[in-house]
Amino acid sequence: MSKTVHEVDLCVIGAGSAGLSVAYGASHLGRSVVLFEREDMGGDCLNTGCVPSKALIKAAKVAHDRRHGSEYGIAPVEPDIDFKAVKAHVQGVIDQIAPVDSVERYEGFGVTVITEDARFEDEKTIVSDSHIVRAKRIVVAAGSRASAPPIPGLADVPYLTNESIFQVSTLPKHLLIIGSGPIGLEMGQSFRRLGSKVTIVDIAEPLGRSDPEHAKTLIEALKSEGVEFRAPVKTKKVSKTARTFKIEFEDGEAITGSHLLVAAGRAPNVDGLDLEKGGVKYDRSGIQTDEALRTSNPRVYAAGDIAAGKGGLTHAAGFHAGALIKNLYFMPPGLGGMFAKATTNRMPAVIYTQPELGNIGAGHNDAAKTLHFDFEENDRSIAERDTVGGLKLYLDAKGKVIGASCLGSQAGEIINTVSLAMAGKLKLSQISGMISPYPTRTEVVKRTASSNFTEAIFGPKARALAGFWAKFQ
Ligand SMILES: Cc1cc2nc3c(=O)[nH]c(=O)nc-3n(C[C@H](O)[C@H](O)[C@H](O)COP(=O)(O)OP(=O)(O)OC[C@H]3O[C@@H](n4cnc5c(N)ncnc54)[C@H](O)[C@@H]3O)c2cc1C
Ligand SMILES: NC(=O)c1ccc[n+]([C@@H]2O[C@H](COP(=O)([O-])OP(=O)(O)OC[C@H]3O[C@@H](n4cnc5c(N)ncnc54)[C@H](O)[C@@H]3O)[C@@H](O)[C@H]2O)c1
Repeated sequence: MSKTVHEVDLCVIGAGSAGLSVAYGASHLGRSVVLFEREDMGGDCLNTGCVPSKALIKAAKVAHDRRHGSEYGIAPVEPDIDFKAVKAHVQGVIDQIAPVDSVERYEGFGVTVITEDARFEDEKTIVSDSHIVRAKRIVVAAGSRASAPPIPGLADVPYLTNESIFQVSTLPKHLLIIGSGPIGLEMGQSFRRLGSKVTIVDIAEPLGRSDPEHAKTLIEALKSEGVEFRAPVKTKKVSKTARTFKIEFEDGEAITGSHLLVAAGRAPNVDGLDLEKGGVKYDRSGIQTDEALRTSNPRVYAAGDIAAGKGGLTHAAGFHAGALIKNLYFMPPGLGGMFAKATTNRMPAVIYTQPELGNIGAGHNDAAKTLHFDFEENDRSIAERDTVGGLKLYLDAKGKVIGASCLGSQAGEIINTVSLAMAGKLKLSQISGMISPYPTRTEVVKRTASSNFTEAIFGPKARALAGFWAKFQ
């Protein structure tokens, strides 16, 4: 069969968060675009990542809230969990968003969408079973998948990943999870709340890179709901009998469960792309790129999870796409240093457990000074009896906000406000000058920033000055 030949401006491999955004931007600038997707449009985020996980988290929260009403005068009840209906809710949410990422919508933008597996033929040609695409520019946005840690026996057992966990036919009786990163914690709490017994295993201290106080409080909160942790622990072997998964530890102990979820990090989808033929350098961490996302082949760029050391989050993929559109069409990196950087020191990340844990920018170790304000002192939090956590703003020696950590309900929304302040390079005085509607949890942003000026506003000098002027009025 002869292949259809396309001569285009841009060829994008992968219709996930990164690839879709690049294709959208380029097509709206009138460029000719071919977009390859071998599985589902929308990639990981829509189909097996952010969207189903957040939908499941919501269902689990509804179940949890039913069990906890007495402090508000509402009698708690043990909810009936219809797991099939929970899964239908999750799928329904995916289905509702799917048209936004669909072949039809992108074809409406003028993008040629090819639903086939793509690979390099040479440095400027991408091929699939029935197409040949010669492109001036190529963006590889092929994403990542769950990686399997080198635990003896793991490869021989039918473990779950983010691709299969949302498809399990029945609610796991006892879900074992390897990995206490965002996936392990979000899924662990959700399945616990839906009625599973959950044990999370990690080789390292959970949330070891987060603010230690916030990390400890979150893990304690999960434990108080019955999520069990075995961490840090070295795993010796994984095995399976007819109905049971078994994890044996090096200390001689072992645990068994009905299901096993592996959430121990990601591996870039570099296999099968024939990157060597494209002159694109890569290693186990992904495709090597410079700050403009350009690879070792100057006409080829990488974006999203597959860009080594730069991906991992949907909004990072979106940030990459924004930078790429500038670099591809307005500020080519080859023309000097004006290109848009795809790296930033203010990338936020949020774990959507309850309480949520959000962070942005530098961590506690890099701060010259830390300001904090706890939800215990926030009226909305008190009114809702939801006072766990608070906000910490990390400052450099000049008092500039270089990062933040927030633990508590709506931490993601609160980090959003900090993100805006950092994007606008706002000074603490400007942040404390904002008027926050009362009573909101986000008021903590203003209150944390204002705490830097408490001494200046109410200290001895200010008191003396106020006393002096009072004499004349
Ligand atoms: C359970 C889970 C929850 C998550 N929750 C969040 C969250 O709450 N917030 C957040 O910011 N991030 C979250 N993430 C991370 C987020 O999903 C990813 O960072 C994001 O989806 C990466 O987008 P991408 O475009 O780089 O890759 P992907 O979405 O993986 O898209 C790559 C696409 O390329 C296709 N592809 C690969 N190879 C080829 C080929 N050779 N030919 C054609 N097509 C190909 C794939 O089929 C895929 O559709 C979560 C991830 C998981 C797993
Ligand atoms: N809310 C969010 O933004 C969100 C939610 C889910 C996933 N994600 C993204 O998806 C990606 C994957 O998340 P993840 O949780 O799988 O990965 P991760 O890399 O964040 O965490 C993996 C965990 O597995 C542990 N681990 C590694 N090897 C192990 C072993 N042999 N035995 C036991 N534990 C081991 C690590 O110590 C680590 O704690 C990340 O990029 C993350 O940012 C984001």
